[in-house]
Amino acid sequence: MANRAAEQRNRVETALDRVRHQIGLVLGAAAGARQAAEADLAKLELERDIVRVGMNHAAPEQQNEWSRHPAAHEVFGALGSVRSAFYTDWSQGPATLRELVAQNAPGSAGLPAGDWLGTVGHNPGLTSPGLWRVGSATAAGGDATRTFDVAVPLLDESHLAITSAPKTRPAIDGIVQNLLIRVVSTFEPGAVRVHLWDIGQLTAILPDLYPLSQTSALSLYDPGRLEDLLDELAGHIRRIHASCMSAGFTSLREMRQKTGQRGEPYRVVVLYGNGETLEPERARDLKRVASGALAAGICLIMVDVPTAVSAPVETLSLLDDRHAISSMTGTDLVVDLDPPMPSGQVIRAVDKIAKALIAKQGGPRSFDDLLPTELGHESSARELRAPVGFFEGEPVEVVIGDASPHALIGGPSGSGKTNFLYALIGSLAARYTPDELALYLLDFKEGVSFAGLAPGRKDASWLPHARLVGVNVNTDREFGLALLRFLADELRRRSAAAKEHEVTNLADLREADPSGHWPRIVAVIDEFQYLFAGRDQVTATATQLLEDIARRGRSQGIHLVLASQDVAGIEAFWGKPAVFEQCTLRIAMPKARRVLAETNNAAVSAPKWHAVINHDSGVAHGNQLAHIPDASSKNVFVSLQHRLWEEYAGRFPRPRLFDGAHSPILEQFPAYLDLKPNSKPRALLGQSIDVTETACGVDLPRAPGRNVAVLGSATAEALSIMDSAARSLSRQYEPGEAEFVLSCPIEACADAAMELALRLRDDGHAASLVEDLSGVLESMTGSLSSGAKILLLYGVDAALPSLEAKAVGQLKSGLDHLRVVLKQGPGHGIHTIGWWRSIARLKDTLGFGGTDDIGTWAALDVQGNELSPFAAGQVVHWSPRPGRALFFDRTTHGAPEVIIPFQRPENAL
Ligand SMILES: Nc1ncnc2c1ncn2[C@@H]1O[C@H](COP(=O)(O)OP(=O)(O)OP(=O)(O)O)[C@@H](O)[C@H]1O
Repeated sequence: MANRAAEQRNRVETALDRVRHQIGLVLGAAAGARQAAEADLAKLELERDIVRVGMNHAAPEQQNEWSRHPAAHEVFGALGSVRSAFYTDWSQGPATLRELVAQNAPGSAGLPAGDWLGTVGHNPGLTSPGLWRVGSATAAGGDATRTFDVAVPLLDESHLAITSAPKTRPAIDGIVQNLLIRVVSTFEPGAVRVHLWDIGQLTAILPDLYPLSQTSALSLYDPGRLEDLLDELAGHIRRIHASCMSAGFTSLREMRQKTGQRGEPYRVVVLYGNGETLEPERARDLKRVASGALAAGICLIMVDVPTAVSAPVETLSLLDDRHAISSMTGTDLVVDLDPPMPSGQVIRAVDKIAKALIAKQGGPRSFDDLLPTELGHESSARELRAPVGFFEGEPVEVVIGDASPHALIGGPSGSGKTNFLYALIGSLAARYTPDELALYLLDFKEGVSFAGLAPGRKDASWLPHARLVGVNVNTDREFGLALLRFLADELRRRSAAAKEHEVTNLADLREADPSGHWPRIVAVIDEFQYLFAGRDQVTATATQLLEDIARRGRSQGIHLVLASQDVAGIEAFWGKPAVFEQCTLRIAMPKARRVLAETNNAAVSAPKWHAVINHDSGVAHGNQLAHIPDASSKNVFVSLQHRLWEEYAGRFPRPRLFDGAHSPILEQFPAYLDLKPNSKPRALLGQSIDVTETACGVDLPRAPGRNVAVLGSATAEALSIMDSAARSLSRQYEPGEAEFVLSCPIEACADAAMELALRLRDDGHAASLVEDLSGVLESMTGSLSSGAKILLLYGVDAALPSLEAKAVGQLKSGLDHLRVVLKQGPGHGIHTIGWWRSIARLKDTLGFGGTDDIGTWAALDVQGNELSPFAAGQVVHWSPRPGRALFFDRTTHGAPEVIIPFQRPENAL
């Protein structure tokens, strides 16, 4: 037992010894590895220290310390061989750098001033040099072959931050001015703009550049108003960003390269600070501007502005007035700064550039300058874009698209609103074919402003893009409603098509349905405040429709351009801000009120024949001032219209012209001319107030109630309605098929009635003007089914006394017979078209319960409330006005509609 225990113990101890041995081996190896790692670390740290300080730059104590290091020999040896290898390669370095700068800083960007100073640049601004020379540097060794040019990237590459040393402001001015002269001499005049701000001074910043400040090429900012400059820059960035993005580009540089058009100028912004941090809000703004600026072709040169920006920034820190350290060359090399270019030569050069710019801008531009060289080359799939004016020679565009779907234009009378509309319409029509752009043009004010765009007596041409031209619409607010209804219907049609093709906007719809016809629609409504001129149903409906179109039109390519003398006064508009808010494009003519944002006063100071164009809902940073060329003088727009007409008129129909000042003429009206004998006669009473040229008619089937009452004492209109009803029916019956019976107790109208009877006879019908109406009615009631008859009763009210009279022995009066004819006649093809000069007399005629016998009526100068019993009891709003009637047909109408009776030129009445 004892033996077994000793044996076991032995085995355990042996095993433990083995384990101890193994652990010892592992620990030994670990200690060795650690020692080696520590030695490597020490070596690397030494190497780092030497590289950081520089082998030859270390102080003697430092050198001593390094030499005591155990790895000193090895590290110095390794570094020495790297250095000599580097310098062997670097023997080509300065030459390579010289070549690089020569390539990237050509001409005035890099050559000595003597080679170019005083010449005007030719670079159109599509691309810019990558580097701009500031001085030179010499690599270790010091001989001239080791000298190379030092240049910095600017414009869309990088910002530049310059830090001064004591008493170096003149040297800094020299650097900045040299750079600016290089930049403005490189590009053609107008392709670059310089903005100067100095916290310390207002006027004397870089005085040699003064001649440029007379032009748009150089702007100075108030020392205390850095925010104005930053606001302006933010506006440019936003605008440029939006136009790049909408064209599918991420930067202005890319857009220029791909489209071959400069679009915007380059902008160089010089900010002179004083070394103190900016107030927090400004610093935030600056940071924001700096981060978006380069993609918008805007570059900052910041002098003593200590702000960390998240964008590429090269630095130049002055050591003294001739030397600096630059981020381009690293801390080891000192840059020898170029001396300032000679002041006199600079002034002369800048003066020359300023003069070239002024000559190029060439004073006010004309309407023709808005037009492209070739007509109709643009696609409206994504947006509409057209210049409408010029700012210092550069075109200023209006964009109508997803971001700015609708426009609001304001300006007092005479400020050039209509002229602006012509400039806009012309510029758009010249760029887009009528397949791409359809215009609906409405002018509520009296006058003929858009009339010339439709064919007229003097000029047969028309604007092929115009689908509808409405003029003198001032009293016909219903026509405005009709246009809005039409647009809302079109909106629905487009939405349905978009749904069917599973797309969400016009561009995609056009792609998915290439054979469909989906032009962008622009509806221009001048003096649109008339739509809201009363507290009535028209205003309520107009507001609702406008809201709907404004909200949903954006994605369906339906755009509103609303113009008004005084936007401020439109109560309904302000009560319903939805429409207003959707009008992100604001155009303020000089002195316009409330079109721009509350605090934006740009319109107040806008000069004559200018407009403030703002795509940012009127916020100040979106302001773009533009001179609008004269588009409304004689022959200016017309010559473009002729060109367009010749180009397109054969393929596109003439626009519908609605002229509220002229009633339509029956003999020229298509709906009348198209009438032929048929089994469903329809009496035409007038023209509907609608976008399409439609007639308002009354079907006269053999059914109860199919009589027509003309109500009111307005004789000309009443005669017109009687006349057009009879003559239109006459065309629909074969000769002999129908008999017309006329009665006219009003003496003044007898000739008109006679004339109509003669015309009807000429058409081959039996037509008689009867004296004894009672007798005729009596015989009619006796033979109701003897054939189609049309009773044309002029002035039934005047006939009532004789109708009411009963001859002795007679049971029934003429009035009784008339009631029978009204009630039972229509079922047998006997229809009465009667004119009552007052509603009371109509009621007398019909007697108790007879209102149903008048299924349709046209009211003239009668009050709406009197009409309710004849309109199924509904409240009727009607303000009588000359040349218009309110029409109601119980079988087809929910509510009465306004119509325009035809003109009767042959009658004096
Ligand atoms: N940019 C312009 N250059 C030259 N003349 C202009 C310009 N704009 C407008 N005019 C002229 O000024 C006059 C008034 O212009 P316009 O009819 O466009 O103003 P408006 O604001 O529409 O005024 P209103 O509302 O009274 O019609 C016209 O005779 C027009 O020819």
